[in-house]
Amino acid sequence: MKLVIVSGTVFGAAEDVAHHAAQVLTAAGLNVSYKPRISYSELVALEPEALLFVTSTTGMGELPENLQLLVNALRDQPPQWAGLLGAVIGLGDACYGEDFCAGGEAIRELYAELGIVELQEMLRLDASETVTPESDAEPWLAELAACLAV
Ligand SMILES: Cc1cc2nc3c(=O)[nH]c(=O)nc-3n(C[C@H](O)[C@H](O)[C@H](O)COP(=O)(O)O)c2cc1C
Repeated sequence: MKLVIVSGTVFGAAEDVAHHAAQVLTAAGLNVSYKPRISYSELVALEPEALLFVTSTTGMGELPENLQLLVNALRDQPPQWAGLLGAVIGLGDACYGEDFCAGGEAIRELYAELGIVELQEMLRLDASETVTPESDAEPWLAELAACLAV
């Protein structure tokens, strides 16, 4: 099972979580690719069997710029990804109310449009509650590893 991790970040926290996820999931025996700021063509060329997007939210509920470009490209030229397995980790701040983790929600919408099947509920990491998002993600990552190993 080839899992590709994609991250979207402004200040680097989502990238740190993505790096940690790559380590944890590789140690769990999965074939993981992670390249920060991957382009559309690089991503499609990897021929993923499963996708993990790790993204923060910026502005008022927007995706970080690097992911906006990638998501627009995936919408303009949708790859044949129907039936692919997917999961999302959203980083945000609950102080933003309705826009909490809206970037992650935007990726869930993209998954639905492309026919990607979400494996488990999106993990929401709240910067107003924790300063250790990498280790907070570990139980959720263990669940994901178990789903993908089947
Ligand atoms: C200017 C700005 C706008 C933000 N807007 C949102 C938002 O709309 N919703 C949300 O949940 N978090 C929002 N956040 C919080 C960030 O998503 C959160 O701090 C996250 O951990 C940052 O991750 P990053 O370092 O990968 O960018 C915002 C933070 C900043 C500085």
